[in-house]
Amino acid sequence: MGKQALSPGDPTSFSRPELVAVTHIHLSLDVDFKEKKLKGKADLTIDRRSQETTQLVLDSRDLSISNVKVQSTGQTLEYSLGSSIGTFGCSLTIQLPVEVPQGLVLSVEYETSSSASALQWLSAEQTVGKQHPYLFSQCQAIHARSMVPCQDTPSSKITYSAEISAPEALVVLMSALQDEAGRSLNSPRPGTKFHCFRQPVPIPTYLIAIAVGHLESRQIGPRSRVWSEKELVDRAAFEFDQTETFLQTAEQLCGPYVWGQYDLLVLPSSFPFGGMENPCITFVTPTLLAGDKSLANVVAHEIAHSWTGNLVTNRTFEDFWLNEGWTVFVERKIKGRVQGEAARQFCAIGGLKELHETVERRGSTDPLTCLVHDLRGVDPDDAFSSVPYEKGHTFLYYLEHQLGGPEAFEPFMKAYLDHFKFKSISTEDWKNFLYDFFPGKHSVLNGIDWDSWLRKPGMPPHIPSYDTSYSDACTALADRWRKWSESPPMPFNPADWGNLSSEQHVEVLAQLLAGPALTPSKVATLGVTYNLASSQNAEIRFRWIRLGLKARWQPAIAPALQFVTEQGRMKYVRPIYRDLYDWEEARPHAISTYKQNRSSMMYVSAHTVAKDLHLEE
Ligand SMILES: CC/C=C\C/C=C\C[C@@H](O)/C=C/C=C/C=C\[C@@H](O)CCCC(=O)O
Ligand SMILES: [Zn+2]
Repeated sequence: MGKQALSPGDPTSFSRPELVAVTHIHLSLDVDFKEKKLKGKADLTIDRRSQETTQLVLDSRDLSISNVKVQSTGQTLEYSLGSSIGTFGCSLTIQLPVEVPQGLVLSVEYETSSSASALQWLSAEQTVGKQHPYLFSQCQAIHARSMVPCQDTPSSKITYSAEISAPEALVVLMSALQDEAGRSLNSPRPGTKFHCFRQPVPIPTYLIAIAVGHLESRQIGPRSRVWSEKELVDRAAFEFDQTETFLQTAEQLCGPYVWGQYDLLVLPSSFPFGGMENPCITFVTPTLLAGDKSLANVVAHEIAHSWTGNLVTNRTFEDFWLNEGWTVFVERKIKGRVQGEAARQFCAIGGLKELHETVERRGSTDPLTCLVHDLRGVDPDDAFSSVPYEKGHTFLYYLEHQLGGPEAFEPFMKAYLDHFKFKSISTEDWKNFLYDFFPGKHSVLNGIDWDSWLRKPGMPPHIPSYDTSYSDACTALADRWRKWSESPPMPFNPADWGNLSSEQHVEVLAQLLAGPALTPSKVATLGVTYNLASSQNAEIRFRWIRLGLKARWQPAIAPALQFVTEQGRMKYVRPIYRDLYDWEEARPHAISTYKQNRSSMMYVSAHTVAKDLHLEE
């Protein structure tokens, strides 16, 4: 597509909210598991901001539009679908009626495609319980347009409500508050029932979410339940029992929690991300169920998004670091409050390693290793990496230090969130507010190398020296393994491992992975000594498998193929598939396994792994 922006306001959206904006969407949809489609209508409340404009432009991807009407009069409106542009879908242009009163509602009757990129439809056999089908969505970054005709750009925010009919045995959850008062008078199809929702806080469309399945819940706090299939729900309630503590800590740091409910939904294992910050109900992967709460930092991350990303939102995904860098920063602030500053800095050390690996893999001149992106002609899914997260976090940590430490920076953070709440902003907006907030520190701010931090590729221009008190023991053990000549007697024992926490185990393996390849025999000894092959901790299993692949240790291939088959979290499957592909002997196994698994992978996982395996360009 070349470096072509789809619209002046957002390179990844056809819509023009600056001319005519959708301010509210009401969804009346039936969940048809037989055809794997959502069918019904979207009622769009519009606000014309430019009086000469006669068209409403929406984003659409593989939607079948039946008709468009003025809701109040039934007047049919002309509409046209533009030509489809790759993964961006196409424009849906609606001719407005002559009169466009404030609050006019247009009804778009439509159905989704059975291959909608935002949705995964699972058969009963693909679920844990094997009795009922399952549906869930993942809209970030630009997949909402395959689920709803909308202005699919974070530069514009909407409230939404919904009335969903689904098989009566199933539970429907959405990124909104349950609203029984919203029930309409129509009777649903036989064997189905209605579920009503309302989201009164304005959100970007990427935060519209739905899940439908045979689900149970457990109360885990005064404003929180955890939902999943019944087989997982008690494990999940245990794993995430710090949720209210995280919420209260985040409120102290960031201000009031405006969303009311904070639930968690544990998705099927094909869910492509660790978590997704859908308002009122964070979606999480079951790979967080480590059994020792050691991976609950992802919940802290998603809770932090209730402010950074969901309340104050990147205007386009070119400023994605405003969502993710700030969220990692707040996530680790929560860690610091709950477990101490040394624990916060230990997590930052781990994050820096992930950033370093990303920059090494992409190349230090790759424009997508810049903090602020140019996404003209770029599918956000292809641009996604740890850079906005970890380079963004590093920048904010550096700024905090430069501006006087937490005592000065935390009040700025709270004021920033309050000032821009419910809005969508750019990096420039953020930087201007930073200058305004620190009138006496402009000499410090003018001394910041803004261009290198924001627009230069590669590693950050400054790497903080973090407190290593939690990582020193990890470094010592990793160094001993790296330096061991492998001559007997073997100098290691399980106590080396038993004296460290799960998070420190991850760090030991991460340090070994960051260094030169170990010998196959050393990897084998490491695995036996610490019983790594049977670890239930996904972060440990992931790095253990990669260590074996890097060492060209044959017995690592089978567990690698099993791991990428058992779950579809891209953080794990993409690096492992790439490692298998890079090992010529393992490559055919990777490709055949992918082809077997593709149909049970979520769109974004299947799409990105296909590129990693050079099966798609
Ligand atoms: C820099 C690229 C610009 C925009 C990309 C935006 C979205 C990419 C799309 O693929 C969705 C990403 C969703 C991520 C959700 C959760 C992550 O915060 C965690 C991912 C890592 C993990 O699995 O823990
Ligand atoms: Zn995030």
